[in-house]
Amino acid sequence: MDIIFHHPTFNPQFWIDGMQQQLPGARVRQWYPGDSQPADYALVWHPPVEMLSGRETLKGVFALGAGVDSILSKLQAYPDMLAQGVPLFRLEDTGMALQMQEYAVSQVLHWFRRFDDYQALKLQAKWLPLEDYRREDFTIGLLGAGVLGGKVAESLAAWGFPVRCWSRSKKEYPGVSSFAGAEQLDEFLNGTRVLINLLPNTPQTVGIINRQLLNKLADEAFVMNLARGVHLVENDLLAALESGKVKGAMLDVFAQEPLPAENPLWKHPRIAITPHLAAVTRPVEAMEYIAKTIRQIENGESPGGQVSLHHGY
Ligand SMILES: NC(=O)C1=CN([C@@H]2O[C@H](COP(=O)(O)OP(=O)(O)OC[C@H]3O[C@@H](n4cnc5c(N)ncnc54)[C@H](O)[C@@H]3O)[C@@H](O)[C@H]2O)C=CC1
Ligand SMILES: O=C(O)C(=O)CO
Repeated sequence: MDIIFHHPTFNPQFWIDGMQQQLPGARVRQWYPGDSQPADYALVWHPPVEMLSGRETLKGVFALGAGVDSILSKLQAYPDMLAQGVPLFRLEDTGMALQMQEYAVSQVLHWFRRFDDYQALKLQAKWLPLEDYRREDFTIGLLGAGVLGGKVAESLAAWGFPVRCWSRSKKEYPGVSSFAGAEQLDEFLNGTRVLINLLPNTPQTVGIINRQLLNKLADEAFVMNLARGVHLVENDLLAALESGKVKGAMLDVFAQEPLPAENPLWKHPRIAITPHLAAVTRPVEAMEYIAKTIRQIENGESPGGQVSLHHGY
């Protein structure tokens, strides 16, 4: 079996050795421009079009991350990039859910215990106990409740917060109420105090966190964007912070990355920023997962993790 690998920043030798260890007998190589030797599987992130196009014998392409928007947008521009019927897989969890839980839980607790307010008071040398927030006024809403959103919802429910989620179809996570589809979006937003976004980037979700949506949240809401920058209309968030509708935001992803130094989000005192690292690919877990999926394909089984080209995620 031949496996080709391309990633703009990952250490190729580490992955080649790791995949060979996972799949003894496999020949794994780093793809290079001009390499059109046969391949059964491709492991990719931001793949050059020529790496995949014309490869009709591929049995699977593996995105080395959870979101496949960059691959699908390339596929839209170059429809022949992936031969008909070649399945595209993505990483499901492989250590990312725990990272998302750490990120979301720590920030929700930070807001709930009013640490930003106390920091502002500290800067004025003011000793002033504030009124506690009550859990019943701190409903958390997950936009997107798949592999990552579902795990984040569960971990926040375990902290005793009222938690709800919104997705394409109804979910059953312990302690989490579920809303589904466009027709239930308003009901989901009504009373949501902390909005956490873990939707995929699709034509239906671009710009979803906009003025209209923010206005439907509870007053003094908090917003956490952990999915993709294109989900958020940055100027609408700034306006909602200005009006007081939104009290604080934590952003990990941006329409333009790296976020340009002149972007006003940097300077806003009530916006916290991290550089797109809420959850990163854990190579060992990812390789185990990919190898397991390859074994399932080789055994004629139907593995999970296949991207729906129709739904776009
Ligand atoms: N900031 C970071 O470091 C990272 C960000 N991500 C982002 O997180 C996203 C989510 O990842 P997973 O949970 O693994 O995806 P997933 O595919 O398991 O879950 C997606 C969820 O969104 C819902 N959804 C999709 N389209 C919808 C629509 N039109 N209306 C309502 N609900 C809709 C689905 O029903 C599902 O609940 C990824 O697509 C990626 O963009 C992923 C990993 C790291
Ligand atoms: O896996 C993804 O989709 C990411 O955004 C990685 O940071």
